[in-house]
Amino acid sequence: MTCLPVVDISHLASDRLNERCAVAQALDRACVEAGFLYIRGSQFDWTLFRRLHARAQLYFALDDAVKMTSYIGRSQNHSGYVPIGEEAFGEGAGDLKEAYDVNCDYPHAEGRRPLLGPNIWPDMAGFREDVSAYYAHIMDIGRQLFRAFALALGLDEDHFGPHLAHPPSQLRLIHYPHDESADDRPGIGAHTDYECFTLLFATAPGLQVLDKQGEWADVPLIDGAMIMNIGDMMEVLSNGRYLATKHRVKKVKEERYSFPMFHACDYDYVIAPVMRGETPRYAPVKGGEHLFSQTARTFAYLKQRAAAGGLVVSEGVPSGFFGQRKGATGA
Ligand SMILES: O=C(O)CCC(=O)C(=O)O
Ligand SMILES: [Fe+2]
Repeated sequence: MTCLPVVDISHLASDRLNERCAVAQALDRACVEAGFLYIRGSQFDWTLFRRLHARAQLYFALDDAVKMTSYIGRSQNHSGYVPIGEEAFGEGAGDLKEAYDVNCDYPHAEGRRPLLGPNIWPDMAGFREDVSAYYAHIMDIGRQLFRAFALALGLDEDHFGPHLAHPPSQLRLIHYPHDESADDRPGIGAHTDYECFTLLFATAPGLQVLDKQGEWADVPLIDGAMIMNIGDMMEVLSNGRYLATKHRVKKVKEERYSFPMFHACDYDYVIAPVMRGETPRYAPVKGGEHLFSQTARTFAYLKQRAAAGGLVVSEGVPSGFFGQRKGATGA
């Protein structure tokens, strides 16, 4: 069990700057101390959370063959159904989870990128509506948090605003089935998240975080709060003030659903330290390219495309680069 900070973000919606600054300060402290925290706030519309959970239960109960008609490998923007075993972190066996990934729905022909294009949606009445309503809601909260991070890092409050037009921010609906016999397979292997920050809610415990002592600690659920964590790109932006925190889901003890939303900036936005007066400790990287190079390491369909020569992926930073207090000296 670990004791993570709880930050109430209600006042991010306030029209008083001093109230928004107070939240930014609390967020800053929590991110410096832990990089993993709970947020609560009057902004959250829990009916949308319940709708998403109910929809996920209905969706994952469908036959595998039906789900595979929306296989992620058929999409142009890395959206769709992710079957068990598709994704593997490191050299271990594939994760024991299935997912439906929803990306920024970008229908335009101009400006497409590997993670930016039209979503594919399953042929299930209500799915697109429920998932899109949640996506829009959490994107809104994400925009408030980007403003808070700007304040926390000493920038103009709207610093990130111009770089949030069509970010490849991904919502995952994840289903971890319960399987007693699966002792040696993780729900999701140890990793840091690649984006700026992640907002997650889950229906059962199972998430663990690597604490400062290097021990895996359980992250219990708190009613009415979301889990938030820092990702690689915020580590770079903050010049290591905040560290991306390693986490995993071990074999689950009961069926579990979780819904992480990964908040990124626009694909081409160059992520570089923004701290004034500090020597940059990280090399600049295009956010979308970092995201895609990391994604291409864990998804079977992208690995196959790369092996067949149909996909060129930039090498990217080595696994394990982020989330370390020492050694972050730039790529
Ligand atoms: O299911 C969870 O609680 C964590 C999921 C996660 O870490 C991820 O999808 O990156
Ligand atoms: Fe994660």
